[in-house]
Amino acid sequence: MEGLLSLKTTPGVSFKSIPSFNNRPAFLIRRSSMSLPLRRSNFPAIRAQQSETETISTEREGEEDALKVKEWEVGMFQNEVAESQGIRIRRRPPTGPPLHYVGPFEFRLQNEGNTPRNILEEIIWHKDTEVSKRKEKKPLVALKKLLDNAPPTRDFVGSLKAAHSRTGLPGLIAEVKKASPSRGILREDFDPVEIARAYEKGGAACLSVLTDEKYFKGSFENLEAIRTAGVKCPLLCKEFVIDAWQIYYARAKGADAILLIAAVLPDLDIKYMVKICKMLGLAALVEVHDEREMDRVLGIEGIELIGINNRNLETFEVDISNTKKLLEGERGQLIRQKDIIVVGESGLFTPEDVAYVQEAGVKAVLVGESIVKQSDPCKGIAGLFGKDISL
Ligand SMILES: O=P(O)(O)OC[C@@H](O)[C@@H](O)c1c[nH]c2ccccc12
Repeated sequence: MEGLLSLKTTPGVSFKSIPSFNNRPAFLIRRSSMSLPLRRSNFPAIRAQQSETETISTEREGEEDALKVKEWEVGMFQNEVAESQGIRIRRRPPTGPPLHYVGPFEFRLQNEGNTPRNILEEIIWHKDTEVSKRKEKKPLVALKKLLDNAPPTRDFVGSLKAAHSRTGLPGLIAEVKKASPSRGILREDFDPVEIARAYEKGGAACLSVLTDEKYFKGSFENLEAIRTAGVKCPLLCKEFVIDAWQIYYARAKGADAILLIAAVLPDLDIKYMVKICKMLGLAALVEVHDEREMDRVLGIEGIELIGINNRNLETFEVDISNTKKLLEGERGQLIRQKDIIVVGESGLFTPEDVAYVQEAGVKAVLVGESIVKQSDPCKGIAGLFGKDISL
């Protein structure tokens, strides 16, 4: 049968294919094991699945198995909630339940398998593994202790507002960016501290530091180095946040603000993470790319800063008219009412581009490629705005 997942069989286990499960082909595996009562799940989807398999029995699981099961259930639940909010990015690969759990029958759905659907999903799956490893090395309790010695946070939003009123132009968040999956290496001779200093000299209000290693060739060491070098611009930790642990970590490494991506995080996560940011004195830049994400974010209380990404992180397409589209009509009105600062992100190269997004309503811009590529990034800023904004 085409596209079916390969299965390892063990002695005493026979399997056959059944025509469909939730309208998708599935395998039904029979295990020859003793019967035990089935645990009831709190999650509707899992309950439904369980009632279909009422006769299923299971072996006694060890503690490790129970944990795996819980993780799987939570993963299923997260994906379900996310889907209901129009989030296409799945947090984890759609693996089946642990073998010992299901008892005599094991379902393996035929879906897109364990292959990420796009680059953002790939990054998120990789991040999931990365964060688990980092957390193991430094659990939250240990991390919280480090915060006592972390440098104080600086006012990220205040700095953007001040720059805007000083220059009459959008406040600049200049990005320390070595590479990206869409553009490859942007700058070979990459000295993060030197670049940060040049940006500051050129009049940047704030800096953004990419910390993702695998896809953007950034690091938390870069963030820490820039902070300890005495750069005064407040720093945005540009990360793919999927777990609140990362927010504490960013704070410990000297961040003043952190990015939260609405394409990845369900509403409740954003709400909860924004609260954690407030508690830690960090600004949260909540990034959206389309109307649905914007509407979701506008429905969440306490958001001060919204970034409109002109780049679609699933396809890499860049279109700066996206900023304008998302600020038109009632959305723009609501944003002004709520006094939210909007940041125009990505694909800005010329003074005309900056003027265009300013006209659309942004009070800040986030720029990487066009300035990091210049041999002198300080001059790159003057080129971007069409004048020296450091004065
Ligand atoms: O290099 P650009 O096109 O000027 O873009 C900068 C910034 O907007 C972009 O790096 C970015 C916006 N949102 C992100 C989320 C993750 C990683 C990177 C990004």
